[in-house]
Amino acid sequence: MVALTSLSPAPPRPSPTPAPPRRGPPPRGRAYSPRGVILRAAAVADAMPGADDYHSTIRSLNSRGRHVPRKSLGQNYMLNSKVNEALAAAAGVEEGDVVLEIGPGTGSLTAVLLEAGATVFAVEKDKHMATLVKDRFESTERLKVIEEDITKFHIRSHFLPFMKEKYHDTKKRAKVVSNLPFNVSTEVVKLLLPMGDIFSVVVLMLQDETAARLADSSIQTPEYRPINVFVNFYSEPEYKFRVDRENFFPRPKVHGAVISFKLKNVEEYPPVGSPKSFFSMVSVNSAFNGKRKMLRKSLQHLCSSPEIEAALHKIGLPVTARPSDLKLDDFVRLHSHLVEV
Ligand SMILES: C[S@@+](CC[C@H](N)C(=O)[O-])C[C@H]1O[C@@H](n2cnc3c(N)ncnc32)[C@H](O)[C@@H]1O
Repeated sequence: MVALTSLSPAPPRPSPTPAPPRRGPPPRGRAYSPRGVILRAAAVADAMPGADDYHSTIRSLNSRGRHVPRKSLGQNYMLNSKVNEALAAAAGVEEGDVVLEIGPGTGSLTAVLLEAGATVFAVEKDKHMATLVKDRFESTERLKVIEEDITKFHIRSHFLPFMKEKYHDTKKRAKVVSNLPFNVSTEVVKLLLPMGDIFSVVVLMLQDETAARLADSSIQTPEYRPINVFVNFYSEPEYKFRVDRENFFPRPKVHGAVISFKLKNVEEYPPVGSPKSFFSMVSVNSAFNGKRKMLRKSLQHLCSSPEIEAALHKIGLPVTARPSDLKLDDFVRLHSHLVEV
């Protein structure tokens, strides 16, 4: 685990003449690989007027009549351009990529994505921020901003045609990079992960605890939930690095962390006849109904206890197994014995 503690900027004070940000030592660890991307982005940032940092974020917010960040929209803006560069690097964003950015806010991450040569499709719920980011990048044709709630946005009907128009190589997939509002993180993960035909990788800033929980596929922990089975079914998750809360304005109560999900193609999904039927078995109303309950009890609405015990025995598990004893593969095999017979 790598924490970006050394990159904490000065404590945020939203005045028109803020104190200069504190500059820490250079970043360490895998957060900053591949190195080339970061060095290039940093060089560009130095050359750009108003490269995003503490000053420019506060200036941007003040520029529209002191726009007060809205808690209900998870508006915790990034003050540290190095973190934005690390987010883009985690997704390997390069020239010619099409990137979906959720919640561009003042456009600090958008700037890094555009500088890397990507075409960006940004979905922003707050009308003021959507206008701000449109105005800020009005000279580029490589940005489209949609004022919309991502949880209501139909990606297949609106983003897919945009992506196809940009890519001549029809097999190439887009990427998602976002400093996500924490309050919609689970919903967005559920929305995007089954879209392996559209996106190759999804890189998100989440709450540190959420990122750690989603990336950990180990069993027999109290944190093991149906969402872990879901994440591993559709992707290969990787916890990238922690981002201390001092890097955001306003400062949230908890630290953030960057997680990447490498999305599987449909052919790589575990062999279940119907994902819908599989996930209805692995849900809080079914296998995970009472985490300490044995499966021979919690799955009784599907089969009789002796049938469940026989299936558990066939896949090499004790007949007393509980949901937290089963990895993704075990659930897949149990499903094929109980439901797909
Ligand atoms: C954590 S801020 C990140 C802003 C910017 N990317 C940055 O790094 O500073 C989250 C952004 O998402 C926007 N947002 C909140 N809920 C949203 C939703 N449901 N759909 C799209 N954007 C949303 C907020 O208005 C805000 O601009």
